[in-house]
Amino acid sequence: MSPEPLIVTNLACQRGNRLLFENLSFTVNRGEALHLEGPNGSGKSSLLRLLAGLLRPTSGTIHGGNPRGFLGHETALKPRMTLLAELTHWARLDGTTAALPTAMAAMNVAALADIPCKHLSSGQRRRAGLARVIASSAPLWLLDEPTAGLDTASTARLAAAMATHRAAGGMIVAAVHGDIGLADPQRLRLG
Ligand SMILES: Nc1ncnc2c1ncn2[C@@H]1O[C@H](COP(=O)(O)OP(=O)(O)OP(=O)(O)O)[C@@H](O)[C@H]1O
Repeated sequence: MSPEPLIVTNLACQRGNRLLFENLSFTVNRGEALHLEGPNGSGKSSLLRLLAGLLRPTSGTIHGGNPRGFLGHETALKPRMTLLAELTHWARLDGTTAALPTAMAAMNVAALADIPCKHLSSGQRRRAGLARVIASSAPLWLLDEPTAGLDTASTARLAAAMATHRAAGGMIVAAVHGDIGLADPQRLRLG
């Protein structure tokens, strides 16, 4: 993996009438992770959505780190489809299904493959969302509270997957309130 680094320059974000942040600049190089922290409402999710291209910045630029895999608060899974059908659908949209079996094993969702998504628990949905990001082979992972609802074993699996990703040159930006097992991250505090 030899992705371009993520380079953010003088980024500002206004939502409604509120300026969440301005003059935000940082770089995430190959193999690095950035831990976003700050109180509720400080703009962590908004920054991740800007990086994912789901929001437009008020000003500033975002370069590199393409393509980018995004895990938001919700995992979009059609209720009547099986998990395997949904993850296959997303992997095709993301460009390849080659890494899907490994990704499903990494987040321990292979045994859930034939279950309709409406029957998945919240933690299982979270694991499925993470499997999607892993399967996408995107060099940059954008993770919003990725351990929310995860049990201890799944949190450890995610930590291992993040370490493997970084060892291969991947990059991670994660919004988190606690520790998610990211080794030696850069830290950026909002608010
Ligand atoms: N669609 C929207 N329109 C206007 N304001 C919004 C919108 N979505 C979010 N906001 C506001 O933007 C601010 C930042 O929200 P954001 O979700 O980015 O914060 P956060 O740091 O991720 O919070 P948390 O720790 O609670 O997840 C909040 O004040 C929120 O109410």
